[in-house]
This record gives sequence, C-alpha cells and structure tokens, in this order.
Amino acid sequence: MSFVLEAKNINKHFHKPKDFHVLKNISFSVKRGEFASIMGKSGCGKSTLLYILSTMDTDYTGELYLNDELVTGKTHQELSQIRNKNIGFVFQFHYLLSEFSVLENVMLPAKKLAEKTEAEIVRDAQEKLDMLHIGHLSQQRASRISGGEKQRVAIARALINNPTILMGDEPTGNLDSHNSENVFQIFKRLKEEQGLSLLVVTHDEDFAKRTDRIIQMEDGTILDE
Ligand SMILES: Nc1ncnc2c1ncn2[C@@H]1O[C@H](COP(=O)(O)OP(=O)(O)OP(=O)(O)O)[C@@H](O)[C@H]1O
Repeated sequence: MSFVLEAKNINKHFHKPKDFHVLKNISFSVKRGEFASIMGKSGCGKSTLLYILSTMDTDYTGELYLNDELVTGKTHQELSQIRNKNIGFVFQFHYLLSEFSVLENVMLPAKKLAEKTEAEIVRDAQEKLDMLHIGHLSQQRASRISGGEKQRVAIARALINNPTILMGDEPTGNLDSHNSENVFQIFKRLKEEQGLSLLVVTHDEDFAKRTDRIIQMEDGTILDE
C-alpha cells in the first residue's frame, strides 16, 4: 500500500497556561490519490493536527511519514525543503500579497525552491492559473480581484511546485456557497485528473460528505471510521 502521509501515535501537549493534552495518540494515513476530510467540533484539535502534518509544528511525539520518508526529527531547514516540494497549503484566508500581481503571487513558492529559471516559473504559474480559469487575471494586482478569485489564486500558488498532497484548513470557510462549490469541484478535478492527494479540514458537512473519506475527530482523538 502506498501512503502519501502516515501519522503514527502523534501526541501533543500545550504547556501554557497549564498542561493540556491536545492530541491523544493520533494514528491514520492518507492513500495516494485519496481525497480525505477532517471534521470535528470547534476546539477538538483539527488545526493543531494539520499544523503538525504539514511539518510546520515539530513540537510533538510520535512519527510522521511523507511519501514513506520519516520526517520527524529532521532539521527546520530540511523540513522547509520537504514542505516546499511536497505539500501545497490552502488556508481559510488567502494570504496573498496584495501589492503583487496575481502571477507574482503564484510564482513565489517556486522562486523559494529555486529549481527552475524565471521563465520556466512564469510559464508554470500561467499554466496553473489557466487550469483554474483565471489566466486572464495574471497581471492584475491581487488586491483588485474578488474573494472567490483570490482563493483560486491561492490554490494555484499551492500547486506551483507540483506537491504530492494538498492540505486545506477550512479553505471554503470564508466563501459563499457558489465559490465553495467551485473550490470543491477544483479539488475533485485535481484528484481525478492528476491523482493528487488531498486532506482538508472543514466544518462544511456537504463538502465533507462528498470526499472519499471523513476522518472524525473528537476531543483530541480520531473516532473509528
Ligand atoms: N498555542 C496554544 N496554547 C494553548 N492552547 C492552544 C493553543 N493553540 C490552540 N490551543 C487549544 O487547543 C485546542 C485545539 O485547538 P485547534 O485550533 O486545533 O482546534 P480546532 O479543532 O481546529 O478548532 P476550530 O474548528 O475552532 O478551528 C483548543 O482548545 C485551543 O484553545
């Protein structure tokens, strides 16, 4: 079996204001090409878990594997490289640089990785925007486009380095129903046409029900599926 992500016995405590065991022995995996969602009540630990799975938080015990490679214990520099190459991330808020053009925003993670020439990065960024039907906006300033368009730019930016998994923390949380549906259809198409793996935290039951699998969290644990 080929897993894009495997979490084994993940435990995490917050120490302030007092000890709080926020993640309790979390184990689960995401298969290559799977579109999974994580649901659970507010405060159950979803964002905390996603922060660990995306390698941004290293303060936990247990083991995390990405594409069968153990990433737990690697240095921040190594993790930054692994993250840049393997993980695309879409948040509730788009976090675009408003003074930059749409194209420049999409190019940024590829520039950071520094594996391609400027011309190749421009070409790839334009291709991602075209794929999401916003290619005509590439020269617009990010501050000048609509909320739904901004989220699609954020998705293009998350895809620029051709990640193996796309993670989302309530990527439709700030969108109306029309734009939420749009994002869902984009994710579904990425899975079906490109075999991308997706792991999305959502409060939207209608969204989650249509993913391949719902991972239900409760009080820092994962309920049996
Ligand atoms: N830095 C921190 N220090 C202490 N406690 C924290 C910290 N960050 C989060 N928590 C607590 O950990 C618990 C889990 O938070 P988390 O943000 O992961 O929940 P969530 O399931 O994503 O919630 P929501 O659906 O509202 O976004 C909450 O009780 C929260 O108050």
